[in-house]
Amino acid sequence: MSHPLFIRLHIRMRELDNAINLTERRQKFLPQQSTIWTRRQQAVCVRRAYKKYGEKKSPNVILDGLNMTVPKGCIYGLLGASGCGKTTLLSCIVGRRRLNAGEIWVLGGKPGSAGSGVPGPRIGYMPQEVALNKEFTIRESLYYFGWINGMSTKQINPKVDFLINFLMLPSADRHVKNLSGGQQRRVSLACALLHEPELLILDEPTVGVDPVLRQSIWDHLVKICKDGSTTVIITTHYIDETRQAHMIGLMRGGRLLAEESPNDLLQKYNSESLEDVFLKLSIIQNRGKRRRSSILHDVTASISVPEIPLQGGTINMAFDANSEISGEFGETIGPPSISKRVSISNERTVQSLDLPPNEEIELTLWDRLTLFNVKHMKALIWKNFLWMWRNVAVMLFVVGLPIFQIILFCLTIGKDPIGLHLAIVNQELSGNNVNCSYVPPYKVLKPCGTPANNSECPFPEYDCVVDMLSCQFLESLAQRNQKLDFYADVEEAKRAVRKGKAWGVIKFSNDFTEALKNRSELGVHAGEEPFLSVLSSSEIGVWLDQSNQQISLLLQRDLIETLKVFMSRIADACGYQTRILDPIKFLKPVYGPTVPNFTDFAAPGVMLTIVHFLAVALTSGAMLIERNEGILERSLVSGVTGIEVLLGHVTCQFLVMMVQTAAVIAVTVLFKLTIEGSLVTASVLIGLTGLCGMCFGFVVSCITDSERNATYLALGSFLPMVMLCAYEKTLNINEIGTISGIIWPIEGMHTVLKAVSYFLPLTLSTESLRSIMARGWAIYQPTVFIGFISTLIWIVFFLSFSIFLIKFKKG
Ligand SMILES: Nc1ncnc2c1ncn2[C@@H]1O[C@H](COP(=O)(O)OP(=O)(O)OP(=O)(O)O)[C@@H](O)[C@H]1O
Repeated sequence: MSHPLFIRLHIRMRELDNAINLTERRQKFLPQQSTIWTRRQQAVCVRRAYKKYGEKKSPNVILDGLNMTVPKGCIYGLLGASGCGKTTLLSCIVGRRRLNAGEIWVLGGKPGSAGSGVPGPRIGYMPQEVALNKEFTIRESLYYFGWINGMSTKQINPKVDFLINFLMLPSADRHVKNLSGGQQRRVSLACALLHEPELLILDEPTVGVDPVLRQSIWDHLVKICKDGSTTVIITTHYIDETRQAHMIGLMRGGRLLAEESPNDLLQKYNSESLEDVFLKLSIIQNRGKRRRSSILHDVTASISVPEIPLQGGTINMAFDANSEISGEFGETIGPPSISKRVSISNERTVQSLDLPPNEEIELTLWDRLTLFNVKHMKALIWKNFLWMWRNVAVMLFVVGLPIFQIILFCLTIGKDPIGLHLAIVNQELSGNNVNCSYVPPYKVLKPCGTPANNSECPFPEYDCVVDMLSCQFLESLAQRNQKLDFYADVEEAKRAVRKGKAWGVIKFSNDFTEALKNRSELGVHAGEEPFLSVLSSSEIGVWLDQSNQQISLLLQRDLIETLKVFMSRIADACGYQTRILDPIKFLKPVYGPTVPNFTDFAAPGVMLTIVHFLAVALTSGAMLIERNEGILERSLVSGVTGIEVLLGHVTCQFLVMMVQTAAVIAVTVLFKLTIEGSLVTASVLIGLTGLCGMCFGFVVSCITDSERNATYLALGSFLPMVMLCAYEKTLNINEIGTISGIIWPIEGMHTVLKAVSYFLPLTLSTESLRSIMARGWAIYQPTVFIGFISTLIWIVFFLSFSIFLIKFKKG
């Protein structure tokens, strides 16, 4: 402790220790009117700020009891090495991050508190990243930030010209993406300067700016601070340019090593450059010569510090009498503008000060209840539409993709497979009748003149033909559009199946026709001795490749249907009642077509799934782009609220959703899918499902940090939801209901998963849409309106959750 200043401090500390008894000391730590008074006087006042990132076990402490005082009307240069926490501190000041401990006062209020105006237009914030929509022009960027800061277009226009000239920017109609990095940063600076805020916070505004322009930016800052109405906090890596600042704060190790005017620092450290000062202070810090601020305050309170002369007057800085000293080392911590000696024993003087008028803006009940600011909404909606317009290809893709997918679905899914190869072994064939080239008719006209037919044959009579029944059967089978390949024996046919050349083997015995005839004549006696062989010979043997369940089920269905047709033709030809063969009669269906098709069944689920998940992708993508490019952060600092951002996106994307829904319905009509119910009801439900997807997209974008994670989350939720939401349960009075899904009937689902599927967003809406389309049910049917209610509940849930995340997921 060889430095004379340290020795002085030491002696003074001892004196004070004797002079102040314990009670007085305790009193000092109680909240005092003077403390609040002082804090409100500053443009920014940070006290004992503590901020960490990471987990409790291994926290990354960024601010470690930092104190900072920025008097009104001053230019404050915040210096520190890369990664020391400058940006973190600034984002806490603008109310975008929360401290873990400590206090921040900005322009007389606490950031984020109701009526403080912070975040809001009182602040102009230029973040480190460009934070501009790259597709916008310079003018459009300025319009957006001007509008959200409460300016009218009339007020903005002249400013645009001024800023373009002043910052040496190219034409206002140039797109930001076509500007150089340095030019983009200047546009970003222009957006912060535009509305002439009370407090300008500029995070490295002069990076990539040529020295002449850098000087003119500094000149401008000095000019706007001259009358004391504007305060500037600026971070920069060019330490020497901060010589023009009124005060600089040197940040290291989570604290300010010093907070002084540049000249004072140079003098006190007997240095030529600020870099040198920083170096010396860092060495002192490394040597562990720390002083706790609270003790040091007692000492420094009585130190007289010269006033800093400013152009146009002195800085309006009040001394905080409650031991909050900015700066780690005693010799640098006295607030510079105190022109009189202030001692802690001088309590009466401080206490007698009246609190200044509260700077917080009084909020009426209406202000508190209003969900959004009309000007903000106008600007946000304009910005979102402009973004869509500038990204027309993306938007066409977004609208076109569901249409394309539904067309693909209609063309590819649900139709019966045809042209399936079957290996036929027909032992009945003989002589010239190769591969059933001759198929006898089922009946022949009796010749005229026979006892049964009179000479003119006015009432022709027929004889039924019971010959080559195997070929008659195969002819019916071929009419179902399957391909029949003939093989000499069963082994060869099976080999063809094993080689994947056929889906199954069908075998007829050499006396198939005779045996079938006998079987029908013998009736119930066909299974008795000595006719046992009749049964086996009249059977059609079938070996199927069952590796593909869908195809084997279809072939089984085709064989049964062929048998029915074949039997009824014989019965018809021979004059039997065909009904005796088939005791089941399928009458006109209550709902749906006579021949049900998978396309009709799956379409509602597929449509909703596509619309829902595209909306998730679109919204989360748009939000993440906005967030990761810093535009969201910047808008929020300008006073736009999370709710307004969400509503802005909801409004614009809902319009996209409407176009999408109309297109999806048009495709459905075009492909003649069954739509028994109201198109309007179906459209509203599809639109709401899209909205629900959008809101889920908001949640995804709030939870995740990158597009990649958002994609994982969206995909991760997509597949289980498609499996589980494939749920249909008719809510009729008896609760018997049909249960089926998009992919698989729910009866096959695990009991627990059945219950889970109830609570997923697409389950009840799919059932609702299916009921509208296939059953023609109206909105008042429970199944239909429950689908609507479920979707609305999910929308409210996702929206509230994302608002909650936006509000509370800070820092
Ligand atoms: N969201 C975050 N989560 C975890 N760590 C973070 C986060 N943001 C910043 N950090 C860490 O906090 C430290 C301070 O970062 P900050 O951006 O505040 O530094 P800085 O002084 O502004 O640096 P630079 O001058 O390079 O911009 C860095 O080590 C950074 O990695």
